[in-house]
Amino acid sequence: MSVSRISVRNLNLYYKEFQALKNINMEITANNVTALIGPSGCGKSTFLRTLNRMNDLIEGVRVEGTVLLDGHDIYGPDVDVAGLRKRVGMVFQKPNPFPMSVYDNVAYGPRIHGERNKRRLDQIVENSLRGAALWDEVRDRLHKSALGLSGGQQQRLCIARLLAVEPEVLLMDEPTSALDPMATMKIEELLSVLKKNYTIVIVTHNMQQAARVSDATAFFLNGELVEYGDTEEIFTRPADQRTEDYITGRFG
Ligand SMILES: Nc1ncnc2c1ncn2[C@@H]1O[C@H](COP(=O)(O)OP(=O)(O)OP(=O)(O)O)[C@@H](O)[C@H]1O
Repeated sequence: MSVSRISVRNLNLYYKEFQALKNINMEITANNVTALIGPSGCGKSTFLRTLNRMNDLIEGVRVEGTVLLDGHDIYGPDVDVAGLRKRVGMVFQKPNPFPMSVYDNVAYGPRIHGERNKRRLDQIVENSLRGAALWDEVRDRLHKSALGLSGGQQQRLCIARLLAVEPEVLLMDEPTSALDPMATMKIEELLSVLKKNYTIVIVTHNMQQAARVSDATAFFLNGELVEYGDTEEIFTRPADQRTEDYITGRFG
């Protein structure tokens, strides 16, 4: 049975006077990969950032409406935003490992949260790297700089760094756009494994990628959610002409 993890209700977002998201309503299902697609500037990244309040960091942003995570409004008055971002972690377009060792990258979050026990940290680092399908490639170079890894390895390291703080939801903003096809394939394979334990929302420009990796697809246009449903439906029988035009490459 599909369980709604995140409920977005009547969500509007403004950058000063400019309205970037217009009355978005959406239920995001647990243990699914949900893809956000649409042409450049339609609001995909903005929407993704509303799910862990990353937009709070941008000056002049105003959000209206509600985003419920397991029934609790993440924009409520007494929400611990740092705690929210631990539960709802984010991976960015360009891999951004810290300039430190592979081990220290992964141990960084748990250490910040107070973990000092060497044996437990070793275990967390190993489990997280295994979870990100990177362990076998880095087990012999844990104490070397993360900046020496390939782009694809760096991106999986960033995923491992997230997993180390035990998130529940993973937000990914075009995580493979800077990677070659092989590295992209590894991340895509990883998504299908990770979704067993996490709820994943991914922004992608790549239509084939959305079709390959996601269970549900949301098509955005000019800040509106035009169509949202099962990926197979959206790609084979879109209900809206604009969705069809976009996925068949007529614009965007
Ligand atoms: N910090 C900001 N200040 C003002 N306007 C912004 C800001 N960030 C985004 N916008 C505007 O909001 C709209 C949506 O941008 P957003 O980056 O969410 O789109 P997107 O669909 O993710 O685009 P892309 O695929 O190019 O990354 C665009 O018109 C953009 O110019």
